[in-house]
Amino acid sequence: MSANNSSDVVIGVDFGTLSGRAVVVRVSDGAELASAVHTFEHGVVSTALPGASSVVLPPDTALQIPEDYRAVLGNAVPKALAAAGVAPERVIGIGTDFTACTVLPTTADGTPLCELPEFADRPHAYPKLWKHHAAQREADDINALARERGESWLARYGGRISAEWEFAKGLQVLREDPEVYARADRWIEAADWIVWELCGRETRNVCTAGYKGIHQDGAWPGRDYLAALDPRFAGFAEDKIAHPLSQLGAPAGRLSARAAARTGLPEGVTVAVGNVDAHVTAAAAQTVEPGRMLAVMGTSTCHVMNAETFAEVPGMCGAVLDGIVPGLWGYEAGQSGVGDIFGWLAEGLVPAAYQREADDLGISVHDLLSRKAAGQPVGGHGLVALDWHSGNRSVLVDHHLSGVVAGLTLATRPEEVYRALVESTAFGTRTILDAFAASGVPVTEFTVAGGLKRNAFVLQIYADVLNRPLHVTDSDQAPALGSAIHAAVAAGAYPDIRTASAAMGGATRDAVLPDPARAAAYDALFEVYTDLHDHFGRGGSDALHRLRAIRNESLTR
Ligand SMILES: Nc1ncnc2c1ncn2[C@@H]1O[C@H](COP(=O)(O)OP(=O)(O)O)[C@@H](O)[C@H]1O
Ligand SMILES: O=C(CO)[C@@H](O)[C@@H](O)COP(=O)(O)O
Repeated sequence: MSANNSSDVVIGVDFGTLSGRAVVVRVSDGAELASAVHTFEHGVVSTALPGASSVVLPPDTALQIPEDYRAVLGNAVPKALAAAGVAPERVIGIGTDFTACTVLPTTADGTPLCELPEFADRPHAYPKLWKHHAAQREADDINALARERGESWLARYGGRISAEWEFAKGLQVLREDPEVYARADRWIEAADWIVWELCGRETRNVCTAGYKGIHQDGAWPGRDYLAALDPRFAGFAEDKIAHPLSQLGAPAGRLSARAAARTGLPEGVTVAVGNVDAHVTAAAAQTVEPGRMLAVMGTSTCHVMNAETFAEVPGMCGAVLDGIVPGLWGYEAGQSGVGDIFGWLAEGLVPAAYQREADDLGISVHDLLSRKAAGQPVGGHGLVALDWHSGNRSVLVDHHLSGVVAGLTLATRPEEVYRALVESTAFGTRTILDAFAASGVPVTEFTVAGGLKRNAFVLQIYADVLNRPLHVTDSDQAPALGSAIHAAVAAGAYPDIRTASAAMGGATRDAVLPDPARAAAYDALFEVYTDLHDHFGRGGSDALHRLRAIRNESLTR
């Protein structure tokens, strides 16, 4: 079937780190008719549980509250629909995407354990957000044992799985709160849990199962391997995760009466299979064809790209067959901190005078710092930073690493540090692209989506550091548009994601071009970055690990 009724619309809902956004999209051409955002009341829970709990959360904890997710369905969806002036009857499908490896324990009927009164003050009963980085020890153990036993799946994850993924977080729950672990009938990605909320039945999508759930070649890690990690962990995959997998773009079910009442959509509307915020964006950015890398640049950056074949790229997050669209190998790599790192400086560390100046100009501190730094010659600040404030996802896969700024003097200005931080994230991306090229998976095109695409200064630095043109997605809410595209496919309006992407997605080609002189100048700085990267990240010095251990010991003493 092809796009037929010109008045049909679909809803896409993107669940981000701090908020959820719903967009109403015309099926025939992908036009975004209206959108609405709902901010999570509790945001990221990292110091204390909400309510009267006196439980103090350990460092690197990042939890969320499931009711905040439901509130997006109950607020953003009806608001977007009303703003579009669209009658609910015109909606033929709803699709969702979520931050990935945001994972929670539930009962057999999908009730989050943190909503059971007896578990309300137990941190491990809450959803662990993607950037919960407190399971590095567990990831280290998982990797060491997998290497020792020659587990074949390890190569699909570039040789290391991350502390962010489902297994490391699950093992942390077992070790630190075995009672919560035992009570968890299901251990489920929020991407699949929200679909359960919408259509009242559990489904598991191939994308999160593959990238975050170590599902490869039709199987999860075996019982033997899990038992060798910890005998109590033997049934983790079989008992708490295993479920038939659903292909992306397929229908997961139909909107339940309860979800219809919450969203204002008609009962029975098609609900698409869940998906990851980054991977779903490929449909909106028209980057589903092989070799087109998409960087979704926001709080963090996710790099996703399709290829015809599998190759082991050291330090990638993973390669999954059907992981972005059915029939192709989807690759993912990423940087755990990007906008977060810029925000660390802009929102917490600049002098009050900068805040006043930004207020007077009516711009954000980010934009003020960008403006002040934009005119500098490459290397004029004498700085090189390492972009590891939130650990390193690719290519080192180590969340015990931390940020570094080298070259500071008494003359260094805040905007110069800001520039060095932006450059460090661009160098991190270049390191990832080099790893893909060296592994025989060349990146032929580079497209940018996400909130950072609005900062022209950031984009120019990326074009110069990568020395290649950037294509930029047209939509300002590309993940939500991607979810809407998946909804259109699930509802039968298009035969597959590739066709729907061509009709409903869009990007401006060559939107930012590199400057040859600046690109050449960046080569010298990139060499310094690589020196520091390898020194602190590949065994030259274990100073950063020692500092992390000292911090953790001091805080838990
Ligand atoms: N003008 C700006 N320039 C650069 N970074 C920014 C700017 N404004 C906000 N940020 C950073 O962008 C990130 C938010 O990105 P966004 O794409 O909106 O969110 P998310 O990744 O959670 O979907 C924050 O980490 C913030 O510090
Ligand atoms: O982990 C993944 C993808 O694997 C992302 O969901 C995660 O980095 C969050 O992305 P955002 O920066 O909040 O858009």
